[in-house]
Amino acid sequence: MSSAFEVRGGNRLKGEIVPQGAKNEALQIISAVLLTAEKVTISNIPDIVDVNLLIELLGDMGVKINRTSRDTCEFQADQIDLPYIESADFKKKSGRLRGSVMIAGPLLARFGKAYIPKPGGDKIGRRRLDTHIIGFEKLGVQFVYDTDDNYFRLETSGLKGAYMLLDEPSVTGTANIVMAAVMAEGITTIYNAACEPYLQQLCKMLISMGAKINGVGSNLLTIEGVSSLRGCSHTMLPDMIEIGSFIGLAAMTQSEITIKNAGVEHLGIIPEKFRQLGIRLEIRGNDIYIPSQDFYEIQTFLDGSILTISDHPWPGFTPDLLSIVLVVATQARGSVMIHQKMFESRLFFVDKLIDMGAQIVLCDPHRAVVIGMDRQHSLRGITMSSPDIRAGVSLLIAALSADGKSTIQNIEQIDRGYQYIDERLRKLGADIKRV
Ligand SMILES: CC(=O)N[C@H]1[C@@H](OP(=O)(O)OP(=O)(O)OC[C@H]2O[C@@H](n3ccc(=O)[nH]c3=O)[C@H](O)[C@@H]2O)O[C@H](CO)[C@@H](O)[C@@H]1O
Ligand SMILES: C=C(OP(=O)(O)O)C(=O)O
Repeated sequence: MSSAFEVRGGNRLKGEIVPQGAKNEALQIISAVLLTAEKVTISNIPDIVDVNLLIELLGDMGVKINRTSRDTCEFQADQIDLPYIESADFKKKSGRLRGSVMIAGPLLARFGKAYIPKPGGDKIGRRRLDTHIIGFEKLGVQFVYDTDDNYFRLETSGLKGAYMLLDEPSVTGTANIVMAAVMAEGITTIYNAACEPYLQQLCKMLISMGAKINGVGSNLLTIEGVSSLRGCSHTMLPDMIEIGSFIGLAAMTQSEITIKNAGVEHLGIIPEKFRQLGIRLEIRGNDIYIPSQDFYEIQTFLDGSILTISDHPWPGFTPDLLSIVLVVATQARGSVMIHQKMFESRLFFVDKLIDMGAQIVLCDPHRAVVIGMDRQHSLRGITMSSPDIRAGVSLLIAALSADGKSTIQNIEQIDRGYQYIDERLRKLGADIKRV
């Protein structure tokens, strides 16, 4: 696969775009197929690198996989090759994506052992696994950490329900603990649980498999363990991060775009944050219509002080959209402070935007002030490299709005999470090709 996008900016885009199935939901849901020996059918699976790697990994572990169509897949985990999960091949393959860490919960529930190699995913700061491991420990798991290999070896003689107050509402951590607890003996209570829509979807799926979970959607989950789970069918939600990226793209390129079937009831505070940047968007049934806008003006706080947009665990604003908000602010009227509280290396890509002519002050690793240029002049196209998935798409949005040619290298990062992005953007009128 080629590794760069060549973009000629300045086109106004127009048309409809359908969001892919959610990447970060898919990684939880596909891990959960390991919880039963029966068949599980999953629909609206995004055709992206991270998800395909996880499916391939499950296949290597012995899960029977039948991809009935591009976005639907049947899984049956009735003959798992347990020795494989100790192999060098497993370590290598699972280290290529973050989502593979969620194989551990189901493996502990069904087979009493699991191995977690240093997970892959974006290099956007320390991404500790403490919440996962301490949660498992509370359920009766012993672990050994191999410092040479960055490898957790986990084992249990039987999971037992327990009360736990998580030190932080980790998304993948909560998913992992829930998947272990559904088959633990007795009651598990998880307080300070992450509660974002993808976790709600996971719980919904587990309930349809026979799990007993109360409190779904809140930060207090109560789970009564059952001895086995059955097969089910599950459909993934639209990807809210892709939806936010398209809203930002439309505003930045002054385009009229309709995002179809956006699952608007699951978007939480996301539309509101883009409105705070002054972007007009209309919710039309389950679609989001963004009109072409000559300018957008960043709101201030009620007392007139400069707006801050920061991330927060759900139902706060997702950190995965802050890079998008930041790039869109560069052409707004007004100023905004972007405060990335959860990750410490996610704002460094602003140096590329500054090279393109954006007015940004990086105050420290967590905070950047963007002084909007109100289209007094366009960004200029440059050659740049995508450091992580969301910064990559932010740079792509910047390039699509810029004067002249940009080359974005390292687009494997973007392909990890955005399905056929070049092809879909071309349909809206973008000048983008893989080189
Ligand atoms: C595969 C997947 O689903 N990845 C997502 C998942 O990653 P992941 O599950 O790895 O992220 P976590 O929720 O564990 O934590 C994210 C970061 O935020 C910090 N933290 C978390 C909670 C908190 O209250 N305070 C705090 O500072 C953590 O220390 C960590 O550095 O959730 C993140 C947070 O939404 C998203 O960015 C990732 O895209
Ligand atoms: C950070 C992200 O992904 P991952 O957790 O897979 O690195 C993301 O989806 O923005």
